Amino acid sequence: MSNQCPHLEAQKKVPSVTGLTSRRFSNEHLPGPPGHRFMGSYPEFSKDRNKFLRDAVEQYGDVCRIRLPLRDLVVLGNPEDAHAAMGDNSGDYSKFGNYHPALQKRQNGLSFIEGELFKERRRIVSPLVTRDGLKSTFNANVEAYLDSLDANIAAATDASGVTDLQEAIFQTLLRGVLKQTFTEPFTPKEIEDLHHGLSTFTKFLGSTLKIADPPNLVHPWGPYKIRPWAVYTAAMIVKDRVVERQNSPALGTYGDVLDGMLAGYKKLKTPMTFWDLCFDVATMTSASYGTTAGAITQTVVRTLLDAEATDRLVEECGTVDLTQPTIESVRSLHWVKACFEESIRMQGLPLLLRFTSKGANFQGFDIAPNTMLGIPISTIHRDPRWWTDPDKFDPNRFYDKSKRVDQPRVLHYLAWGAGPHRCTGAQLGYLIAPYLVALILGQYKVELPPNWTLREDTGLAPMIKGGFRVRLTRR
Ligand code: HEM
Repeated sequence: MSNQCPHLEAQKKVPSVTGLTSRRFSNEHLPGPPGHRFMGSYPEFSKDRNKFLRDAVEQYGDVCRIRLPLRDLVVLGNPEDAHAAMGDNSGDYSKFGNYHPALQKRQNGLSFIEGELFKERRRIVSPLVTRDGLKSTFNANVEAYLDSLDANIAAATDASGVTDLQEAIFQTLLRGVLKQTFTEPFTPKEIEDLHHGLSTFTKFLGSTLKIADPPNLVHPWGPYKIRPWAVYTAAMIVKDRVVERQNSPALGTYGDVLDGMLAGYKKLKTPMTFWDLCFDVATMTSASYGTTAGAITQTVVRTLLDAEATDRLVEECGTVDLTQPTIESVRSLHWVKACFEESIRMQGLPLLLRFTSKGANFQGFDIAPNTMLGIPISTIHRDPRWWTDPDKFDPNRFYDKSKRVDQPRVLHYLAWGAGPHRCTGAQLGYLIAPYLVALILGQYKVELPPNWTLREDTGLAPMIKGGFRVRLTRR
């Protein structure tokens, strides 16, 4: 089998005027909102992506076309279609591959490739955070959380005693991710640059993927300031660490993710460039950071809004020694895990994208090659056809198999994606996220401001708008 990505062929066949291999008019036959002449439905879509997508699927059906500037989006609202597109192993539906020809020519990172090339690379990175690597990455995170959580909470607390818990969670997670990947400590300045660089990168990536608006460069939002130059600084920090490790006599003795990647990539049949290697190291770092920190914040917030769920969670936390956790003891926190799973069902991730390289057919509709497909994760997660009372936070959906009203969930639950690009770090995420939730809620009483309501900021890492500002007291 060829090592080339199948979508390269499709790109050659499709004339591109805009550079976006745009097929603006090729899916005209699909139902969907009419939109405006040039902007299509962008103004309404960007106002509230999740509401817009839910309404569109309800009104126009499971395959509908959303007109957007430059390139339309074809939404697949049925979980079976979503799995067909995401589960494809041949590369007929690429993740980013033919998004932009410039990316394809210059970028060969893990998430941009398909087919054999992708499988070979994925076989190397997966075990670093699953089987053999699970214990060491879990331990690295635990150490970092125990070392830094209290200090990060103190640093995120203002003079009036109000803590931005979201900021403290992101800072704590970052230390865990850095430890699992690079082992050796970073200076506070490097950590700050990495925090801003990775947050900015995640924001930009989210907007490219239609998940979020482009970051506001004039009035950067809240403490997560958007600093484009920080992306370059963060990239240079990662690059320097890779070079240092390559030249280190201790290479291979750290047992961290970087060691594993350097050793594994040496054995690749298809060699990769140094920059692709750095890009993959950065992907493993940033993919592990924002999504997990966002999911932890969501779990803390959504659980706290339900007093009964909180009491039960705190009680369960008392059954394990949180200062000396093991994989088994964290796995025994079934209620914490259920709160986490339910929270990431409810969090507002609007879309995951795939691009067709050949034509496709969903629900009897023909779809053109080079179409941008959108899997509306939050719409599927809140669709009353698959979920009973979908807008209700109910961890029991994930707790007691015999009491589950939503069956079969495996198709309808897409919080980790599906198919070959399904989250590489899901096993690790299932450990470190419930653990940090338990550490926070098990050790601290959290007082929400009166009448506080949750306002989400959609993105690759769905966050709380304006931070999560609360009062904390030690239990
Ligand atoms: C609660 C935490 C997390 C959530 C909700 C989450 C969610 C996701 C989702 C939905 C995708 C699929 C994107 C797509 O199909 O287009 C993904 C991909 C990915 N995730 Fe996670 N993730 C989490 C934690 C982690 C962790 C801890 C790692 C550790 C390394 C990680 C590494 C990755 C990587 C490398 C990919 C890209 C896979 C590929 O393109 O083949 N994630 N994640």
